[in-house]
Amino acid sequence: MSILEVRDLVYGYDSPRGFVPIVDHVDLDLAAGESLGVIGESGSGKSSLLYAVMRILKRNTRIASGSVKFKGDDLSRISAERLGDIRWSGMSMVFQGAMNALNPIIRIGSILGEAYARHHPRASRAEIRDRVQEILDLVRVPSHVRTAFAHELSGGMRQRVVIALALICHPDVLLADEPTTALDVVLQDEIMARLEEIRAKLRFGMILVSHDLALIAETSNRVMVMYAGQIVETGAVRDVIDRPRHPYTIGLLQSYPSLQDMQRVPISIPGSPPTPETAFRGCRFAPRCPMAEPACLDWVSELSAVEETGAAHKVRCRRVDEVDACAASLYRNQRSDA
Ligand SMILES: Nc1ncnc2c1ncn2[C@@H]1O[C@H](COP(=O)(O)OP(=O)(O)OP(=O)(O)O)[C@@H](O)[C@H]1O
Repeated sequence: MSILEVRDLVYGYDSPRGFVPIVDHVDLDLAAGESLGVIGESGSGKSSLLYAVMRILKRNTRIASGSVKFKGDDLSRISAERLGDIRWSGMSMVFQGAMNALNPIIRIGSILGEAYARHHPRASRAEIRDRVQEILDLVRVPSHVRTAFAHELSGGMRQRVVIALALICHPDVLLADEPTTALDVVLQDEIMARLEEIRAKLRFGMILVSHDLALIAETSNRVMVMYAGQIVETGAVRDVIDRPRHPYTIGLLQSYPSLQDMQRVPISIPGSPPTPETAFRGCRFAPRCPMAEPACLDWVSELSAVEETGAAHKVRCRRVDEVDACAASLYRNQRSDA
């Protein structure tokens, strides 16, 4: 049973040439306590998907069609007041770069306390204070930080505060947009390990957007690969990472160095991702795909189930049946230094 159910979501903006989709017909399900990773190159629409799910719309954008249901409530049909309740206490978000956006003139304890009080108007001062302390303990922030200002904290500490802020109202779902990218690798590992520990304890579901495939492999049950606003492959992490069936997923995987195979030279996928205003024809990845044939440019693309791995593993590729046999040699002539 899904706690979050997204169907055929189309999100984008109006331009002089018509509506431009940034997120294009995306379906997504998240079960209670489950972790879903979203991966793709910069500009593939990962952050926009989270914004659309939360219905935090930038001024020029709109949801053109589709639905987002949270615990059965269709977010497009509920009152603004109910939507406000669901945000943060039902479904909360760690925004990309949020650690640099903490209010510099309010003490950390007050930032957290205000967020809690907004959703618990009847909470006493003592209850608010206890909840702030509880959440700071959970993310392992020392007590003295309550009276500090954001600029007095290290990056790692600020990021913990941001995570505390997103979790203070006990959400059922956390949307985390690159929660550790601004930090060094050691801190990234430490914070993600802590987040996973808290998730195991509080059992909230999570959608984690990241460029870091290793992080997704470690933390997620399922993964969704996005390209040009569409899902191109989705399934259990093990199926997608061990036996990817979309040439784009294979390229992404091969662009990382491998600890298992030190001889393998990382590749870079030729070309660059398209912008949403591109006039797409057929498969969107075809212009960069080493397996593309002329017919791929006329193919009405759709996600279909991979026979061997079952209905949960889906791929959007006209030549899906041939990908497995070609995987090892697909990008053979591409080198990261090319
Ligand atoms: N409000 C907007 N108006 C116009 N274009 C937008 C808007 N928001 C996003 N875009 C464009 O939509 C595309 C997807 O953006 P988005 O930030 O969702 O990608 P992303 O996959 O999260 O990238 P990154 O990994 O760099 O954060 C980009 O080309 C971006 O420039």
